[in-house]
Amino acid sequence: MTPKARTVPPKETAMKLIYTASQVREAEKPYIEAADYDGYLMQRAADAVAAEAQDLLRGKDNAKILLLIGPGNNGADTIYAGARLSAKGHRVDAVIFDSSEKNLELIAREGGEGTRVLDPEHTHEQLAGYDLTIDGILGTGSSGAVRGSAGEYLGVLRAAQLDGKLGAVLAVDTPSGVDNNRGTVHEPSLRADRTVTFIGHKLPAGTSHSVHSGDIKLYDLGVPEALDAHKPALRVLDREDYRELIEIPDEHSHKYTRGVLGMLTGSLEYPGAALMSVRAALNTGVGMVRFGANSHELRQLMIAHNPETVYFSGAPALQRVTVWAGGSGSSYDSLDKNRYLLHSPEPAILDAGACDLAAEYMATGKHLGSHKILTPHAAELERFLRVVHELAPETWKKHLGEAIVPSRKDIDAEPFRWVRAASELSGATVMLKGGYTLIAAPNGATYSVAGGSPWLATAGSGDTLTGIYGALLAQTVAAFDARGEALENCTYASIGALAVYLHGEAARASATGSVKDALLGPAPATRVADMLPEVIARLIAE
Ligand SMILES: NC(=O)C1=CN([C@@H]2O[C@H](COP(=O)(O)OP(=O)(O)OC[C@H]3O[C@@H](n4cnc5c(N)ncnc54)[C@H](O)[C@@H]3O)[C@@H](O)[C@H]2O)[C@@H](O)CC1
Repeated sequence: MTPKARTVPPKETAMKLIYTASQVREAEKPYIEAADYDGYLMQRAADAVAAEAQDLLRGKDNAKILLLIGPGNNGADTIYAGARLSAKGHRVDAVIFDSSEKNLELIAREGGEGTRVLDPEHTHEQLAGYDLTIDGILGTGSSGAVRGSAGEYLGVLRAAQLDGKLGAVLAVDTPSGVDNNRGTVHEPSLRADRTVTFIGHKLPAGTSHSVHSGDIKLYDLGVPEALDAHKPALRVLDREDYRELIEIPDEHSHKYTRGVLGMLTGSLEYPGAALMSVRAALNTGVGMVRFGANSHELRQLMIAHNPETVYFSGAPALQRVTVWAGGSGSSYDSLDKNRYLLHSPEPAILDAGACDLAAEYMATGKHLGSHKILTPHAAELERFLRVVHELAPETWKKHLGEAIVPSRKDIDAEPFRWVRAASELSGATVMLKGGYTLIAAPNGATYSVAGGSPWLATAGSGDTLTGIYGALLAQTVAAFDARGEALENCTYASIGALAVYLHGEAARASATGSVKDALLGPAPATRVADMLPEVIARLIAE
């Protein structure tokens, strides 16, 4: 008997919290033990799947639906959901992959009157006929690539999907093939149009692998507190969270309370990097930029392009600075000055080449601290990890044991793992830049920010981001100092998330000149920098 359907609306939270499958399973355990599982949590899960399926079918009657049913509870959720859809008049077929026959018995008992169980061999040719496929092969119990006949069948479905011959796909809890503990995806795996996820968001949601899940709808199944005691693996801030992180000046503010950003960026080889990073910092509202020009030519260029800049030529240690940023566009000669940023009492952002300096520094057995921030992209992170493995083997062993140095592909496959590894190894805050940017605080939170625009993939983009990040951090540190408050370990990371977010917003706005009707289009770095005042003003005004 199918209980009466109750639709549980998705839970809307401000900050999106993302967990590993193990955390979710541990959090669910007491509820499963306390409740009549099939009759409570699972029925709510089935309600949610059926409601989202109906929504995807956009009111279509008599739709043809294919259920893919695996051996565990993910399959059972799908059987109960199929029964609800069959009761609504849809034609429901099921393919069952379950050697234990547990779910075969369940579908015979609970699958609903009209549900037909098909032999997988006979459905190959008919795939094009289904309006909706519900992927209930594996959920949080999955490990590795989908094995056996289910894996083969998924391969056939995926090929049909690539040929445009498959209808809509709804994944139950998580697309099959996704490893929710490591955040990796094993092929074959269907790209879902939508995923109905239960209790908490699962790890791949905050990385570029979320493309496999489509639109993710979270249902808490009536136990919203289940994960309260667990520290999320990833956090995704929302617009309001970002707004609250901005330090807004008042009538008592002066340039020093607004923060002084010391910048050691650019070189004669890459003068543009200096101009762009400084311009971005100035447009982010910092009190002052002190620029460490290492040549007369660069100084002249800087004054011509960014007259607000104050330059210095002496030792960085003698400068009054709130936060440092360096490394972007530094060449071999100018990079030497960046070494100071490893020792400075002030926080420092170490971009590009300066990341290599950090790896060398660790060879001396030293840790950097959360106020030192590395901002590599995947190729730079690979190099950083390789150098640490080579020069600081004891540190590597202590934190990562026998793990081998990842390739760039490994980092793309498991960005969460490797950004956390870099942070734990170095003790620094690490921002791994990419389509999704992850920012890890040592022993703490990791933030994820989805890319604002793929058009940001241009030379100069990273230099601009360094300027924004440095400027925001200088403002934050100065404001905390003025209030006599100490920055938390993870604030360096959350300000990094804000920087990435504003960078993305400015890129979106750069195509049309207005954030109001932002469209995606080219986002050259200087133009992105010039959109920042408007983007920030609009965020504050909301
Ligand atoms: N725990 C809860 O509170 C709730 C859980 N629910 C569902 O329960 C699911 C978890 O159920 P299970 O623990 O039974 O796990 P799954 O249904 O994800 O799968 C477990 C089964 O798959 C097999 N398996 C694992 N990896 C495989 C692979 N690579 N290839 C082939 N077979 C593989 C395992 O041997 C095991 O038999 C969740 O994803 C969710 O859909 C829902 O009922 C809602 C409530």
